[in-house]
Parts: sequence; C-alpha cells; structure tokens
Amino acid sequence: MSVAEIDSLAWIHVRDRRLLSVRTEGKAKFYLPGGKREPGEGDVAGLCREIREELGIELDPPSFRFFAVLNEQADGYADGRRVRMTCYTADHRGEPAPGREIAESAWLSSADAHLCPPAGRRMLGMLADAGLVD
Ligand SMILES: Nc1nc2c([nH]c(=O)n2[C@H]2C[C@H](O)[C@@H](COP(=O)(O)OP(=O)(O)OP(=O)(O)O)O2)c(=O)[nH]1
Repeated sequence: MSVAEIDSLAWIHVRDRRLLSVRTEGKAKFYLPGGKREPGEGDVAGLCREIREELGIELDPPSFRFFAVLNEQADGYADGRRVRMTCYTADHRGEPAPGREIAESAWLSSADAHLCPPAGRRMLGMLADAGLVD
C-alpha cells in the first residue's frame, strides 16, 4: 500500500559557499529550512511563515525564485514515505537566528552531507555540482 507523499517547502540560502540548515529540538539531523504548508496556503506565504518561525527573519516575496523540486525518502518515517520539497531562493531581511523549536542552525558544505536526510544530501550535491557550495 502506498502512503501519501509529504508536501513541503524549503528555502535555499547559500552564504560564503555554505548552505544554511537547521536542526529541530529533539532531532538528530540538519534540515533545509522550511516545512509543510498549511491547508490553502501558497508557496510564498507558507515558506515566509516557516522561515519566520524557524529563523526569525522575513523573506521578501517579490524576490522568490523557484530553484528545484526534490523528491526523496522522508526523514523519520518507517513506512518509506517520501517528501516532495519545492525549493526557492529569496532575499531576506534580518540575521537568521534559531527560533523557538530550533536547537541550532549551521552553514553546511558538501563534506557535511552525512548530517542531512536524503533531501538535504541531494541539495548539497546539486549546489556543489553547480559550483555554489564547497
Ligand atoms: N523541513 C524539512 N523537512 C524535511 C527535510 N528532509 C526531510 O525528510 N524532511 C521531512 C521531515 C518532516 O516530516 C517533513 C517536513 O515537515 P515539517 O518541517 O513541517 O515538520 P513538522 O514539524 O510538521 O514534522 P513532523 O513533526 O510532522 O514530522 O519533511 C528537510 O531537509 N527539511
């Protein structure tokens, strides 16, 4: 029996050739910042909300640019569920700082791929292939 795919959004933000990632309280792995949209929420509103909650910063809606769609095995599910993650770049206002449910943020290079579930590993590989992260 197949289970529903998780529909998720991610903000791809590279600085100094490293990718911003977050680790939620109680979780072991580093995630791309973002998460599931709420019912009826569009990509821009959903990702702005998630990034405000996770990193305390405002994304700039007009600057949103589609980057990629990932489809990978989701972290933390024993049923083989997959996550479909629509990824955007966007300008931001403010300095990213871990929000209430975030234990830490980190700037990852491709050498840190083992710290991420498959979607993050895939993204680090894509960015490294494009010459954007170390
Ligand atoms: N945000 C994010 N989620 C990821 C990544 N890799 C991955 O497998 N996932 C999965 C795990 C989460 O179940 C889901 C995203 O949901 P979410 O970030 O809104 O998290 P949530 O707190 O609602 O998750 P959950 O407790 O319901 O599992 O996608 C990633 O890099 N970033």
